[in-house]
Amino acid sequence: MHIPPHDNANQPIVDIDHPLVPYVYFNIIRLTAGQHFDYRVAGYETCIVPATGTVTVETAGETFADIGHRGADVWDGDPEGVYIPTDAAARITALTDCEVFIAGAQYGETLTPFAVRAAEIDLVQYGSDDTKTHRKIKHILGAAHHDRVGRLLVSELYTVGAGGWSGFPSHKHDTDRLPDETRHDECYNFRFKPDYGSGLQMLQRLDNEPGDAYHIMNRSTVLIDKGYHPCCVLPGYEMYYFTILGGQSQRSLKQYFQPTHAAQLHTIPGIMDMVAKFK
Ligand SMILES: O=C(O)C[C@@H](O)[C@H](O)C(=O)CO
Repeated sequence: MHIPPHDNANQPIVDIDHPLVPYVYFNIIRLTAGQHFDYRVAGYETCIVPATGTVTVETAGETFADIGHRGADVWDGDPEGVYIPTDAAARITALTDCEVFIAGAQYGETLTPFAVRAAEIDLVQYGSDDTKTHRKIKHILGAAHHDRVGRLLVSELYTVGAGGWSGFPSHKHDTDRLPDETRHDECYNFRFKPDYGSGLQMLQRLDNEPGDAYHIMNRSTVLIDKGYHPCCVLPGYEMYYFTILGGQSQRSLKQYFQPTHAAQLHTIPGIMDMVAKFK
């Protein structure tokens, strides 16, 4: 499903119990310096990540000051975030004008909040220019946080250089059937550089059957409920997407690579490092 760019007025873009992707939650908050935003999501753990600007976050009796140090856009430095436990009330106070992602996953237990600072971001870079698969993932809540988080995985993905593909070789994660695959609902929010760039998101629900393709633009949201989901950017532009994964029954992600294309895994340098960082 494609949700075109729009002004969401600080209201959830993907609210709780979404009929297509019930395991994820997504909001984008825009604040000017000095403003604050209060929220509480029943039944979902969340993570606050400034796309731009700096905020202070208060939750569960703790204060996490000066989160986020990016200026103009998501290409300006590394992300930071704060984990908000299930059912906890949170207050975001803008220290500068800012745009803030709130990523969530359905989870029944209430854990302990913590901050992830830029120095703790888990970076993985893989692929190559000649296979048009050169990319970089910055894990904010990745495998390194399995002990502190219930079901939520939060990352930022960049195509490296202009043009190219991501999510390839195509894979899916829509059915709990270990050891081959887990069910993780997924939500993306895209950015392009320059911002009038755009791309395509494929969603092939059944092997060997034509699927859907969405024209994604700056600030498009895509929900991945089922199927293989590679995406690409126009030549001459860079692509970024904020990614949220919510597991149905475990946090660790097991991707199932589409048999038709799986042989190409061997052509993509370092891709198994990317796979390992979700496990
Ligand atoms: O393949 C990539 O470059 C990233 C993807 O794995 C993406 O994060 C995803 O779809 C996870 O299932």
